[in-house]
Amino acid sequence: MTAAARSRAEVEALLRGRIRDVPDHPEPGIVFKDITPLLADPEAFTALTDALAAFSIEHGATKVVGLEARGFILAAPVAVRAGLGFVPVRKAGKLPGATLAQAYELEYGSAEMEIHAEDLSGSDRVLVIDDVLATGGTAEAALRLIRRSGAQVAGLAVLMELGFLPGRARVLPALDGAPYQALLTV
Ligand SMILES: O=P(O)(O)OC[C@H]1O[C@H](OP(=O)(O)OP(=O)(O)O)[C@H](O)[C@@H]1O
Ligand SMILES: Nc1ncnc2[nH]cnc12
Repeated sequence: MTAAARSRAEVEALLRGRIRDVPDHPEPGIVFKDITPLLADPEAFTALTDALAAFSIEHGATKVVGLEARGFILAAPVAVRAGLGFVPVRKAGKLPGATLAQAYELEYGSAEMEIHAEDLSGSDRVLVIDDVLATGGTAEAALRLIRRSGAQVAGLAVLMELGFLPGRARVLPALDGAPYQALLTV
């Protein structure tokens, strides 16, 4: 069956069934949501790509930003499917050109991310894509970077939101009215 023929509930069930819980990774007390079974299943990966591409088109995105590393895996095929450019947000020290940098904290640590300032222009509308919204620190920092670049935020889309953490409450103010979609809440 094609993704277009599936209901939203069918897509959710397909995706939900291919996420594996790994207790105590990367540290004790964290239940790690492993998306590799979903990526290994072409039907599920295609359904995910199609759903995110539809969201990007619906909200008038001109560029798709993926967040290193798992966000790259999701965002790059979405950009191709939607006919949009892909821009990586990378962990500090990886991008060779002139960058904007933003420090942030996540569920299990802190880090700094960067973007090539020249990859976005003031006329761009940027959809940020990642696999997981946990505390929201990573996504909030990415949204800050995009605004600092001068581009507009078209929205934020994630495969899954961890409903027991306050990520949504953290990113909604940073979105400032731009749309947010979590395909699953776990
Ligand atoms: O909402 P937060 O608490 O900020 O957490 C969510 C982030 O954590 C994970 O990335 P991680 O930094 O582990 O990197 P990876 O994709 O390279 O594994 C995940 O892919 C999100 O980007
Ligand atoms: N519990 C979790 N599982 C997978 N990725 C994450 N990123 C932050 N928290 C996570």
